[in-house]
Order: sequence, then C-alpha cells, then structure tokens
Amino acid sequence: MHVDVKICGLTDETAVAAVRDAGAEYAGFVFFPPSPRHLSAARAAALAAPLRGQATVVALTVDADDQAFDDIFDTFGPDMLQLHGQESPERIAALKRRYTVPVMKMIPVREARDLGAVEAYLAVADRILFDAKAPADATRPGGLGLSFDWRLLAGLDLPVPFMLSGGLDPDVVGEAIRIARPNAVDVSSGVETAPGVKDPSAIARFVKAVRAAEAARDRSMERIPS
Ligand SMILES: O=C(O)c1ccccc1N[C@@H]1O[C@H](COP(=O)(O)O)[C@@H](O)[C@H]1O
Repeated sequence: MHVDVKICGLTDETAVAAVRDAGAEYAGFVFFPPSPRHLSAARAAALAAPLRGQATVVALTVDADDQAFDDIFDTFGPDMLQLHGQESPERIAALKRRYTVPVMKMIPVREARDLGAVEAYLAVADRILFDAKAPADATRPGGLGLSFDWRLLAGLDLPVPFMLSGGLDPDVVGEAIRIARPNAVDVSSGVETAPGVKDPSAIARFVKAVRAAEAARDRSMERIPS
C-alpha cells in the first residue's frame, strides 16, 4: 500500500527542487507569521510554481481569518488547506463552501483520549492529520519536531485517509509507518539543518525511507494467509 509523503515548510528554491526530485506527493507552505517557515502569499506562489501538476500544493494555516484566506487563495492558489489550529467543524464547512478546496484538519495528540476529537470532523474534513500536541507555552502548534506515541494510532479505522506527523525524520519514519499504518506522512523539522532551513539530502533520505517502509509493509501483507 502506497504511503504519500508531504514535505512541509518549504522556504527556498533548493528545498523545492529537492521535493520535486524526490517525488514527494505533497508540498507544504506555511502561512503563520510566528513560524520561522512563514512566507508571504506572493513568495510562496513563486516558489510553488515548479511543483504545480507534480505535487499537491498545500497551504498551512493556524486559525486564519477571512482576509488571510482571501489573500492565500487570490495570490497563492493552494490545492489543499491544512488547518493546524482550533478551527471548528462549522468554520471548516464555511471555508469549503467559499473556496471549494479539500481540507486536512490537524488533531493534536498526546494521549488516547485526544483521538476522541476526530469524530466531530469526519463529516467535513477530507483528511485527518495527527500531530503531537504542542506544549502550552509553545510559539506555534506544530513544526516543533515533537512526536507522540504512534501506538495510539495502531488499528485506527477512519472513513477518511489520515496523515501522521510530529517529530518524524529519515531514521524513525519507517518505524512510525510500521506501527501507525498511516496513509501518508508529513515532515518539517526532521529534514532541516535549522528551523526553516531544509536539507535536500535529508529530504531525499526521508522519501527513500518511506518507500522502503512501504515495500516492507507489502512484503509482510503477502505473508498473511488468505
Ligand atoms: O512548520 C511550522 O512552522 C508549523 C507552524 C505552525 C503549525 C504547524 C507547523 N508545521 C506542521 O507541524 C507538523 C509537525 O512538524 P515537525 O515535522 O514535527 O517539525 C507538520 O504537520 C508540519 O506541517
């Protein structure tokens, strides 16, 4: 079974070229001023141009207002929205009516009961993204390189695909896929040399590690008698 890869927080042309060369399926651009990966819509549009038609271009926002969304849609034109704040199901339904774009809603996870929040979003979100819950004093709700216990997702059966993020890197992503069995994985800090500075070789290694984990998963499925 294929596992899609999203590389998030691209800030320069070198990182964009690495994503294109590695064949990642999703490329994320951050629109959240406190983040070291924040970009203007115009800069993000210019950076994303070589990825159009090859990767799904995602706009990551955190409780953004209507004016911010209008700017992102008018100038950047995302293929998908990643909502990484406390957006309500009603807010998501309104955004989907206004922009007719698929939405991925982030659910913050620290313990099993956090998964209960998913239910309310299943009718409106096209994808669920599970990320580690940020500490209360964090300056942003993600992109911190923090992970959670992937065993919490083992055996999860949702009616929509789910993506796993939080503290992934080329060395641990295979184990994360083996345990959580996500449809897709998302990484930012784990392929950087410093916050906001992507490492092209780490991006290539991350995608390679995901492909190897996929192959291992397929081999293990073949061994299960029907
Ligand atoms: O990347 C950011 O700066 C960011 C800012 C605000 C919300 C989310 C952000 N990134 C997302 O966080 C997760 C985990 O990232 P990491 O790999 O642990 O650094 C991922 O989904 C990013 O898209």
